[in-house]
Amino acid sequence: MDPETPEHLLSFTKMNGLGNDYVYVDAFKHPFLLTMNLPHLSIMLSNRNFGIGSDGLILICPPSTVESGPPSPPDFKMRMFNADGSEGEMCGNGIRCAVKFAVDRGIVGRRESPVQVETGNGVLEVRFKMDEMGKVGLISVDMGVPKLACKDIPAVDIQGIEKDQAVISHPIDLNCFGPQDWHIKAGVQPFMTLVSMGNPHVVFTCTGDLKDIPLSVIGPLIEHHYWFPSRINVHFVKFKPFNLDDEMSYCEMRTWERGSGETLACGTGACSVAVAGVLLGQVEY
Ligand SMILES: N[C@@H](CCC[C@H](N)C(=O)O)C(=O)O
Repeated sequence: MDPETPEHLLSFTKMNGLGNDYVYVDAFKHPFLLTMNLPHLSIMLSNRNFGIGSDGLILICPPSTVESGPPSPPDFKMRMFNADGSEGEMCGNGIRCAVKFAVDRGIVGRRESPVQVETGNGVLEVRFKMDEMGKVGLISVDMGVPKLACKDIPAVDIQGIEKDQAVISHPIDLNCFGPQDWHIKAGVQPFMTLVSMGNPHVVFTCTGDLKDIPLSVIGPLIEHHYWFPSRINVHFVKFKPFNLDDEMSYCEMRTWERGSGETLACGTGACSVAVAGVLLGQVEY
């Protein structure tokens, strides 16, 4: 960001993590941002025709002050708003970009890895390395412990499931989500697994081509299903058979994000898919 920008003008940076793109703004420098209608701002800025165009808006803010808390406060707070203006608890791709943004602007010192970032899913630790050009290179995030209980997703009214129980490979009638037989071509399996990475995710496994999922039709219907009172991020995944010569497990996924629609990647979603892969015995770990 240009340090010369007058304080009454809002400067922004557009960044993406694997194509999951957000508009980043510095609320340390522009404290007036915190007095604005942020959902509305996110809707305006994210618009790909009339705005900047993005999957949402991310604010780098001063951390919350807590009366009695950890000995040292987090370095900054990240707030993320989806393209529809709703606020998400966490953003895996966003937090990596947010740390680069904060280091590049001196909000966090260049040698201060690990960085503590306050999010809607608590304070998360982010580590970064500087590359040979002296720029922020590889960034890794401790994404925290996944939660599986229905009450933590949250999910309600799923037949036979109590609020403290996990929903792992739970049988469902896929026709309840959309037009008859939408799932046949892609081989979507009639089971769902729910994972919270601070934000809610539902994972479906598939045997066919993920391109054959009518995601723009089915995504919103699942996102807004009454089982999910806070709505949900939706992932279709195809696990590759594990080969003993491989060093790791592989999968392909397509994501419908709560509040933003289909995105090119989703960090919390990738973690929820990895968790589901382990629970379903599809991933070697
Ligand atoms: N793209 C993100 C997740 C963003 C928030 C999500 N749409 C939600 O509302 O929970 C990621 O990389 O994790």
